[in-house]
Amino acid sequence: MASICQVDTLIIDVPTIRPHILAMATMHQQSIVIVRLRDSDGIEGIGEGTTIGGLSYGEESPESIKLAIDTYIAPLILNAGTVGVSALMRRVGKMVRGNHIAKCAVETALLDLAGKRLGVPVSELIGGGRVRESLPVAWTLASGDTARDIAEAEAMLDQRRHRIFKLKIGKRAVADDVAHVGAICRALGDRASVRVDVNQNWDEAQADRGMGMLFDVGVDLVEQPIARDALPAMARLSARHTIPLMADEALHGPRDAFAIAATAGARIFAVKIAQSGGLHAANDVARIAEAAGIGLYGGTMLEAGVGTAASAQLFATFPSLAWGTELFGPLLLTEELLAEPLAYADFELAVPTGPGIGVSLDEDKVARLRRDRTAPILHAVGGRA
Ligand SMILES: O=C(O)C[C@H]1C=CC(=O)O1
Ligand SMILES: [Mn+2]
Repeated sequence: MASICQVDTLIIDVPTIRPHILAMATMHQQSIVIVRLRDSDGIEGIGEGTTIGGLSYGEESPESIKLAIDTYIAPLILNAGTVGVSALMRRVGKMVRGNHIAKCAVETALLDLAGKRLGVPVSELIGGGRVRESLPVAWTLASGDTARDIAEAEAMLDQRRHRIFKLKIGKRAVADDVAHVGAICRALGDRASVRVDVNQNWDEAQADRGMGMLFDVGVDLVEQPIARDALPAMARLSARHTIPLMADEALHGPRDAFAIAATAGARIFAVKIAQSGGLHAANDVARIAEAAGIGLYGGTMLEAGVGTAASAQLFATFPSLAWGTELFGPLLLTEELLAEPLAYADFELAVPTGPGIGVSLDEDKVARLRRDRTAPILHAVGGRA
């Protein structure tokens, strides 16, 4: 039986097409951790572990993801067989606590390799298999400027690329944020769904005020308005407001999902493969939501093409996906890292159909952009074409 004989990790830094302003950080670049596995037959599996804004979003950084894989996870999977991914990741879970993004990168690479060996997409190796070939995709408006955000949304509607918009708020006073959001809702009318993400930056009183005001201006949902561990307050807000609260940072896997569902803390879950600790864990999160009558949304850590393709493979297995996805990560970057870019058309992302996660890296780009490169640095001027 084939076994894993090589584990390699690297970090790639890629500028964003514009500053991406979140409540806790302004992103000018994204740092992508790639993991590559090779088995004894020479078959390769790739995975991605990516976070947002260094250490400002969560407890893992690009550097810690790489270190966790190199030092602690790689020795546990070297020489392991290339099938039985779920059982292998359970063993890893016993030896490595937390580090969900690192685990997700490794599990993705294992699933990619297994899918390639079996000649099937990863969507056939998880859940009940693929039930959809494309996924609705939201775009995040986060330039910090109302007129620029409206122009960006109009361009996306014209191109038929996105008609769901997520606005990043929580940095300014509640009334100022609501004025910004309300202007965008008025400009887009019923041509788009507008949602907001506060990234935990309100307290309960601000959230109470904000959620009422956002409902009045026509916002469809409010994502993680308060601290991720404030479950009783999330339950109170969910009970008090008609506008649905979506859990994001509060969801670090099935146990959190169960706790939120049991206390009615959210009406929608943003399911993220990285935050959940991998595709199988994220699938468990989705199953708990379904059993509890909680709506599903396919979230992102603003991954590049590899992590986005892996997420798409999982979300394509969800029988219901009422709130769509936000798998636009590669479109926020100035450089395409895939040999063949993901296909976005008619407001949807086509789920890759090839074996494994269905994508491969552009090796020249990787060599040129990797942080530890030895090749000369060539910077493109301006944004993405
Ligand atoms: O959901 C988050 O908090 C992170 C991310 C997803 C889209 C985006 O713009 O930021
Ligand atoms: Mn979020």
